Amino acid sequence: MDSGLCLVSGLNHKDVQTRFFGPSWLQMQSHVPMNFIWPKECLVNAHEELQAPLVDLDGFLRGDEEATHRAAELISKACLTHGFFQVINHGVDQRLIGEAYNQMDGFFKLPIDRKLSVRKIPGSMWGYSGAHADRFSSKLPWKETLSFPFHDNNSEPVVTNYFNSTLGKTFEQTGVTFQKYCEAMKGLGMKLMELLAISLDVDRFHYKDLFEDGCSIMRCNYYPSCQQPSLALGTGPHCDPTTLTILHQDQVGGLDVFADKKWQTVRPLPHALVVNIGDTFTALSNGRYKSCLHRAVVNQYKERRSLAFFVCPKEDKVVRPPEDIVRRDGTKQYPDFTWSKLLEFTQKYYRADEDTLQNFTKWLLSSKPQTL
Ligand SMILES: C=C1C[C@]23C[C@H]1CC[C@H]2[C@]1(C)CCC[C@@](C)(C(=O)O)[C@H]1[C@@H]3C(=O)O
Ligand SMILES: O=C(O)CCC(=O)C(=O)O
Ligand SMILES: [Fe+2]
Repeated sequence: MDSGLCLVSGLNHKDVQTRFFGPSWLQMQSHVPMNFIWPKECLVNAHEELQAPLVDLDGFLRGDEEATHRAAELISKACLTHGFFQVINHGVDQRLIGEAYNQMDGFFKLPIDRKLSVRKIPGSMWGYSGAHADRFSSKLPWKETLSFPFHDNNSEPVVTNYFNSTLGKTFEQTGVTFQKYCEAMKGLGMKLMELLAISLDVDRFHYKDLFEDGCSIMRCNYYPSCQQPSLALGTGPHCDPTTLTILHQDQVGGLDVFADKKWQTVRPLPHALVVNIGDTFTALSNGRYKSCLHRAVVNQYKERRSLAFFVCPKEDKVVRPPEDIVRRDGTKQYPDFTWSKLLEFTQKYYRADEDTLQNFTKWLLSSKPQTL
């Protein structure tokens, strides 16, 4: 029977996720359940395609100083306005990207109870989530996610170990693939930190040194097709609270960026990687580089997938802009904070959106004196 605009209530978190992501229950409804419907202001259509710079990294990666300067110029222009650009000739093997999608598909096609066996527990970032139905009760994102940590601070293959310890031997290859994928993302992330420093005219290795021992977040996004895509959102409007996001989207399309006062679509380019500035880098640039406001829309016909790698510093690292920039600007835009504090804010007190950084600043300054 058509459940109509049902409000799924009275079910516990596991039942809600089982209900939503059981045998395509969601798609069997002729109407999107009420708690998946977003406010009209979040649903304004994008009518244009974003003309974002395509930064060719080839020359920079080969050490060509002129090409490096050209790339830094393009990045600076993009980050001063909307915090978004795409990179090509990035050095990440296309076959590895393709294999990451294949392995991700193997997970999301599992029966719901198998996916829920690795569900995120409250307070942890790691594991499976269906629509974040265990965290939120309205504006539910039309997506399933699998998130896991990556760092290379010791010789342990942390991603391979994650998959072996949670999903077991049958997913060992998935863990090996994503171990390699995250290593490639980390390597590219460190090169991008150099370019960002050059573009801001600070010491080339300043940011890179901040992130070498960081613990980053890998997130696989799976967006089922949706019977009423004009009412739902795969991921609502937000700025990533993290530092730098390196994302690959499949060929379906659905990533929108808010630029020039309107939503604009990001055309999928199979050989490109999307790069967007997050809140933490806005603070690290003393407010110069804009944290990119973006969202993911869904469609009626085809599921969509994306691979998001969120570069983060070590949790206890103090986030503050280089002295050079503060001196040039004459004042510091944000209080010093640690990534663990901002992460805690987004996981316990505040759902990340376009205003996270300013609300975090208020929360931080209003709570007891910080012992960083
Ligand atoms: C630190 C993080 C929180 C989120 C995952 C990473 C970086 C992006 C954040 C997120 C995707 C922003 C939109 C809201 C959110 C709740 C989501 O839709 O998943 C955010 C993630 C999260 O809190 O799990
Ligand atoms: O799927 C996408 O294109 C965007 C996902 C995203 O913004 C996120 O996971 O933070
Ligand atoms: Fe995002």
